[in-house]
Amino acid sequence: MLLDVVNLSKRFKHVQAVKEVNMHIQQGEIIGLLGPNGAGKSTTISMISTLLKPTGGDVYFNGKSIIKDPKSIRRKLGVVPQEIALYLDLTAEENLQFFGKINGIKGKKLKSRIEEVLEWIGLAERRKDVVKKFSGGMKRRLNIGVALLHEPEIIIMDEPTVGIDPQSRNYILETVRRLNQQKGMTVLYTSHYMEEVEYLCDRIYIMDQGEVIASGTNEELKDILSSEQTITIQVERLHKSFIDALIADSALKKVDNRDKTVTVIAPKKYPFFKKITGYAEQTETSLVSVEVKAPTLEDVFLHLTGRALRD
Ligand SMILES: Nc1ncnc2c1ncn2[C@@H]1O[C@H](COP(=O)(O)OP(=O)(O)OP(=O)(O)O)[C@@H](O)[C@H]1O
Repeated sequence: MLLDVVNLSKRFKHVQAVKEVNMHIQQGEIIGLLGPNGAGKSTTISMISTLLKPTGGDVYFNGKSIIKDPKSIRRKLGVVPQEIALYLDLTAEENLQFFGKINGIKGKKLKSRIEEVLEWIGLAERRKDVVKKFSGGMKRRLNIGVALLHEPEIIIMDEPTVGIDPQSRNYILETVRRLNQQKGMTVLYTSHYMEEVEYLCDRIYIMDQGEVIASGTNEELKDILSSEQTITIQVERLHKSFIDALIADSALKKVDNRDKTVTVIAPKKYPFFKKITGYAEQTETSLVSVEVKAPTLEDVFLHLTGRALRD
């Protein structure tokens, strides 16, 4: 294993932010860390990146404890933080020069690294522009570039697509893919967007309230729901009595509602159409549509926690 996270825990004064997290990452894998805001993803990766000291457990990089030997991982690790960490008055190239130098890269080596990185992040043509002129997506790309300068073996990305436009988001996802496929880069990617994690990752760890509540490949996670079906009900106007009727039905596992859409998880053999139209009639709710869909990671999360991933 390239990286073994063993019983990793972090307690802030009153908050147990991370509880005995275990993760195992092989060289060349793209691993997703999925969870809602506050699940403990940032705290976990800050500990892996040696920026934050664990209160329990350890992380082993190539078998070596990062608590005992933080340097061994720092050199091999590229971290893309959630916050943009760039000098806005410097150009893209000057930022790369600055961060390269503080990472101990100099002269010809630095020059060639900057060339390569600018190509990877698609900013070669904008190298002379000051960063304050960049869009949010371009700043994120440059942030990724900074993390790639010292040729890390593993790159850790903390929600790199939050708050940027869809086109930049796709560019970032494709860059992560290419880095993995063409350079064999190992990636730990945190997100609360299940579609991203589903698209990118070989394996996924789902975190909630500081704990890993499930892990596996996409398919393995969805198999958790193999004996169940997810039903999405759209109504014209949502009455509380309709939700109450669904909650009172003991065959229905979880009920989640947003606006005019209600999601329930039911056993495969549940006669959902008859039942749901019955509840709608009783509560004078007009149904717009009732749909059974293939389970998503969002449904897995709902099933495991009773809450939606994006509360
Ligand atoms: N320095 C700190 N002091 C006290 N509590 C903290 C600190 N940092 C994080 N926490 C708490 O630990 C929990 C986990 O936070 P963390 O930022 O790791 O979650 P996250 O999954 O990364 O969420 P987000 O997507 O919002 O960053 C939260 O309850 C948070 O309030």
